[in-house]
Amino acid sequence: MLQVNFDGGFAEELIYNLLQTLRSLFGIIAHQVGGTSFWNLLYCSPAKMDRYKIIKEVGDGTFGSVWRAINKQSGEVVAIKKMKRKYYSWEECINLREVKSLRKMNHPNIVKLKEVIRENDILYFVFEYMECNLYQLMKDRGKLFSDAEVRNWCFQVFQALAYMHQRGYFHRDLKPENLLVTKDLIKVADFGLARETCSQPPYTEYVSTRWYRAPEVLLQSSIYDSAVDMWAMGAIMAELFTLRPLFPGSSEADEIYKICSVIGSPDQNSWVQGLQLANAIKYQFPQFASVPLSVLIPSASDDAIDLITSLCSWDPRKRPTAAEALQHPFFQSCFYVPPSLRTRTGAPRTTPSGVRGALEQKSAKKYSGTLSGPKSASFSSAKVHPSTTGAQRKLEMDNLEANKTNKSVKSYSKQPRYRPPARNSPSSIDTGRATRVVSDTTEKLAQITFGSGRQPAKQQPPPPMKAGGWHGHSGLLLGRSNEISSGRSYSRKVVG
Ligand SMILES: Nc1ncnc2c1ncn2[C@@H]1O[C@H](COP(=O)(O)OP(=O)(O)OP(=O)(O)O)[C@@H](O)[C@H]1O
Repeated sequence: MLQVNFDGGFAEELIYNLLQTLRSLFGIIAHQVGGTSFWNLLYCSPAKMDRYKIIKEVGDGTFGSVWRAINKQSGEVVAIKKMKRKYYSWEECINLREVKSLRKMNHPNIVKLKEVIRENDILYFVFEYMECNLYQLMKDRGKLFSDAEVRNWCFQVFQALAYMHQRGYFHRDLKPENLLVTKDLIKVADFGLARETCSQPPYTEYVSTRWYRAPEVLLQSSIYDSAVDMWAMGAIMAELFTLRPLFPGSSEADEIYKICSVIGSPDQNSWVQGLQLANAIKYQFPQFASVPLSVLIPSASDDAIDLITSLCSWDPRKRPTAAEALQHPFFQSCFYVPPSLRTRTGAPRTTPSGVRGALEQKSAKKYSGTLSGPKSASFSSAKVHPSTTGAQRKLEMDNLEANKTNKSVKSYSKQPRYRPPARNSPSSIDTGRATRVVSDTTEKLAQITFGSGRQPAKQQPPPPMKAGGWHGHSGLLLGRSNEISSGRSYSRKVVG
């Protein structure tokens, strides 16, 4: 039996290397980061997966299915991710990006990997359990989230990102499904794609979910960095306000098209490198003027709009870093309580405020929790549904595509409250998750631009807003009311 324990904490590379040696000597792999006892590192559980009672499936992703389970000894509820492919050696497991990156991270807003078990060539990750993901919350939501709720979540996620980016990692696949929520606590999950910033570009393959994919990645830049996470956060923030994806492209080319139609086409001023990237792959941007995000996201405050606007900048260098985002006025009312204060009874929420908190965060070595000022709604009543990532959302996409062909404009009232087109369509050009090679996509983008019959809009004015729907845009239709009107018509037709 082979088992790796992760109780979180600081990386002990020395111990790790020693363990690697011991493993080869004794045929044991045991590895722990900042754990409780050195001897624990060599711990070999006699019971392995028997120690867990499996309750039910809570998610089905591309690489693994996730199950709610209970540790029979401790009674602790955990999430166990059972990987779909087989692992015939520990070498393979230990080298997985998910393991490599998670073992180096200990933050209250990053989902904790508790242990790794390999049994019968099947690999299991045991994580702390979270009630649901952000996508599920949005899907089941009857009314819009408040500014305070969005603020609370984003503040925490930006803290996780600041921590992660500072340590030289970026996530690369941020999306609502990878943000796990328990009550008002949110954690970043799924580090399957996390990459060390010091790892050497060019990055020739990229896997991420299209709707949150940064333009530089869409345009096949081989050098990108943590700014891709900031772009994704801009898109996610907008979606939290509207309950609709901001850039729901149905292909990579359509993704760029959607982005252009919202933030306006890039030019020499906004992103000269982008023009070069496009030129290199013979891609021609459709010409759009930008639409004020305040029009598309009417329920968001001015501060929120300002932050989303800067996050969704064409030029990665113009996007704020996570640490900078934490200092944005949108988070002015947020509080970061350092661990030293939090351990005392009734840890005050009064100090320090967002900016100070963010600054303190830089110096803090370890975190024991995060809080934000405005009390957000409790989600304890939120239903837990199996995630609709992967296959299920692919089905949604397939349905959407089928519907699109038959009928371009659908009545929103006839649709479920939250049914955006799915992200992952393995049958399409862009699988959204499958590993792709640069040249493939380059060719496809070029083909689509010049050969698909799509007419790039020539300095088109933004499509008019209509009461009840903005036909031609990606589908942001929400009025100022916090309630979602059921009478709106909603166009799913992708322009072009
Ligand atoms: N710790 C957890 N607690 C509760 N649910 C979880 C946990 N981890 C994952 N899940 C659920 O399982 C789903 C899939 O998990 P995950 O994203 O890790 O798998 P994946 O195969 O990498 O998926 P993807 O297709 O997004 O890459 C998540 O969206 C979430 O709903």
